[in-house]
Amino acid sequence: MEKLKIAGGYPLKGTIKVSGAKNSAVALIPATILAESPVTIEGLPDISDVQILKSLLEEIGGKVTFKNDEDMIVDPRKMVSMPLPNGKVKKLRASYYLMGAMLGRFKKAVIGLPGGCHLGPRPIDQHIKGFEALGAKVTNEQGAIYLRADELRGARIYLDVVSVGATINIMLAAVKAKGKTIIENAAKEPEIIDVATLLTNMGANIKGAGTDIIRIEGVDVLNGCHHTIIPDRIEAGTFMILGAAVGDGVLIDNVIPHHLESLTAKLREMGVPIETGDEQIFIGKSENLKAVDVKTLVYPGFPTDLQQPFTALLTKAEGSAVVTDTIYSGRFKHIDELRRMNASVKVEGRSAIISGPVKLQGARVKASDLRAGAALVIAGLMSEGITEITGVEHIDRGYSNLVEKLNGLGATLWRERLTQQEMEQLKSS
Ligand SMILES: CC(=O)N[C@H]1[C@@H](OP(=O)(O)OP(=O)(O)OC[C@H]2O[C@@H](n3ccc(=O)[nH]c3=O)[C@H](O)[C@@H]2O)O[C@H](CO)[C@@H](O)[C@@H]1O
Ligand SMILES: C=C(OP(=O)(O)O)C(=O)O
Repeated sequence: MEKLKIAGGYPLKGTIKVSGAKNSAVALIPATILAESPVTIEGLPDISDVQILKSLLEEIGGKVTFKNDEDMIVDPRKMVSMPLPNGKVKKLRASYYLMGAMLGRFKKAVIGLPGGCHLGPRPIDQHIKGFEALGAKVTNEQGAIYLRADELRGARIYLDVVSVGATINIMLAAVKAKGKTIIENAAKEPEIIDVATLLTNMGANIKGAGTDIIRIEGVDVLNGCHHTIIPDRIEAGTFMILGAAVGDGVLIDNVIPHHLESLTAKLREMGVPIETGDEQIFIGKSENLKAVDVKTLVYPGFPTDLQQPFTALLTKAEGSAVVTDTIYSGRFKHIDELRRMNASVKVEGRSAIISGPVKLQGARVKASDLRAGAALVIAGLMSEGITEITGVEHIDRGYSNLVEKLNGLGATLWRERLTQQEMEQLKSS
């Protein structure tokens, strides 16, 4: 196990490149199960979620190879419906996509309940409602979901909650079902369009991905294809926030600016100079930032996954800001850690109230989840002195080569092995 150390307080400058989107990657990889010949996915991020999914595909008989570190070739021909009750599936949220993909191909699957960031309750009732509507029998036995269907038949499914995972999972299960499936109140995130694009290239018939009604006409066979993943809008957004917090001119490369309009608008409201190009966003040096209120919403609203990094930035803004997370009830675990770094923040229900500006101080802190980790990295770069972050394994789930990328902008970050004593302290905390 490792910790991340940051010598903060220095301005960052230069160009930083965004990797492929985690939340696309973790759905595209299971989607390859549905094909009858090899699929190539180009531009995958080097993150642990991708590595775990690779080994899960191998566990069910897939042949998975990498070309140029970021292009994955999956040969799904010898895959079988092997039960995957827990173990690795608990290490990430998106293992739930194995349910939809394996149900779609084999008409049966046994998959452990997913893990992922602890952000409050994260039920999968809408996924199950969708599978059942398509004709599957679904039971939960000792922490694993058992799915079985004699035949999958298209259905009209209204999602009671707008859910990224349920929308994609139902698409995966429905593309080979008999007849027409209509998903109403679907989520509209760009990653849904990316998955629909891969499935369409494989031969699926999907209309309306990216709107709140998705229509799928089932097909019998899906074939291999080449697909290039979209850039990670959350990684790009993290770099935009970082540029506003400690940048002296940061150019973010390989980004789709349209995916980040809500963040761009909020940063501009704070006084951050931003220029957007076709595939790049430039964040100018920011001075005298103003506090702004933020409410997280489903896409195209302000993403919950950027809420935690954004609160770190708000510590340097003048005034009082209210940050409300309407998606998750427990996404404020980073706040206690920011307080250790001298932030002035209180949490009231689903809102955090941040008063600024304050000068953050380096401290020993713990990342409780992926974006809490991103928030603490930004706070560490803003701080005077050294910051030590444990819980680095959460950050590794979603940020590809973060240390190298930030050091390329002039930051001083490094990883160190935890001592035996530190590991014991961590286990008992
Ligand atoms: C792997 C992946 O893509 N993760 C993203 C995905 O997570 P995930 O797919 O888990 O998030 P959802 O969009 O499903 O969840 C949104 C909200 O709906 C609720 N809900 C969801 C499903 C369900 O069956 N029942 C239910 O009540 C959740 O508890 C949450 O409050 O979208 C989230 C919201 O943008 C992001 O934070 C995650 O980064
Ligand atoms: C919550 C997140 O991820 P996951 O859904 O994979 O836990 C995230 O990416 O911020």
